[in-house]
Amino acid sequence: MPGSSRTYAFLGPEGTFTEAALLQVPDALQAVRVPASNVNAALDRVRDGSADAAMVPIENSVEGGVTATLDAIASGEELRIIREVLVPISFVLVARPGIGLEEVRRVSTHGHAWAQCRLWVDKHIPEAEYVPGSSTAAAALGLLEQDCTYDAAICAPLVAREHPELSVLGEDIGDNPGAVTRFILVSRPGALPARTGADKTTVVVPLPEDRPGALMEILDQFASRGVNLSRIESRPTGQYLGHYFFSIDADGHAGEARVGDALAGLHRISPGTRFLGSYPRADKQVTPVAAHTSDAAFSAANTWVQSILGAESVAGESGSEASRTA
Ligand SMILES: O=C(O)C(=O)Cc1ccccc1
Repeated sequence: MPGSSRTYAFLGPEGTFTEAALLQVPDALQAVRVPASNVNAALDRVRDGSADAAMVPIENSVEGGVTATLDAIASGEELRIIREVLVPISFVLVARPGIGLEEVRRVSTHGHAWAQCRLWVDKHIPEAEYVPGSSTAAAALGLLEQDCTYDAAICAPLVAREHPELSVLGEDIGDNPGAVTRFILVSRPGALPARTGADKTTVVVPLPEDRPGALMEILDQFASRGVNLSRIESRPTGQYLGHYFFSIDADGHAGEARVGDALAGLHRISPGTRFLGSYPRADKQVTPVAAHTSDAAFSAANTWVQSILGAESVAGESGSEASRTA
């Protein structure tokens, strides 16, 4: 709509990797961008309508799933993923001026950043104590406060460049040079993004209890329809010990027959299944579809079944069950 500006929340403050992900969304460049102090606060802004969408981290190639995000989108008012963004990650260690590496005792950063710099920390500052931070940028900016209780922070190189008052004590300190984090743009439920042929579908499936083979049945809904999975992780529901849900990414779009059919199967097995969206893959890799799981094959199969039921309804016109339900 001309004249109306969209509002995007993100895990802030300015300078987080999440902000870098948001800046890859062309729309967001002209939009109002609102930093939030944690993932839940960013998603709450979408739920209460004060933001149209929120960018949050969901998965890292080294450290795995961002549990705060996986849990926050799995329950509460429904949300939808409408886009994913990949950001290559590299880290620096910054400190207040005058502090040398040998003086660093306490280091703050986001938990995922700390976990990705273990080898460097063990080698260069083995005695350092970890102080959890809400984000990498928040930890770095905290160093500029009078009453800061730590000596250094791990953050993005951009934050160090924008704050020359911080001194860089280590560059490229990540254990894995190819680390990539995946971020998701989340909105309230609405029209699904259009099919592109290179899409991903995310669902949350509570594991039915006391049912041997339940996980196998869940996986079979995808396997038997030729749907590939790119991520599956279990998380405790938090209700009681031993109660889990699975967070699953599958290749394909809910509008494709094989994916829609798999979703219907999941709902039969686990009626609490939550659809979290179908959206274009960031790497644009087209999903290969075998002929027997194509939309055309599903449509031909349905037509065949309908033709059988049609023939039965003619035969049973005198009022059989088949003629009433066909
Ligand atoms: O804290 C940040 O900068 C974030 O955006 C979260 C995060 C932390 C570490 C790796 C990737 C994303």
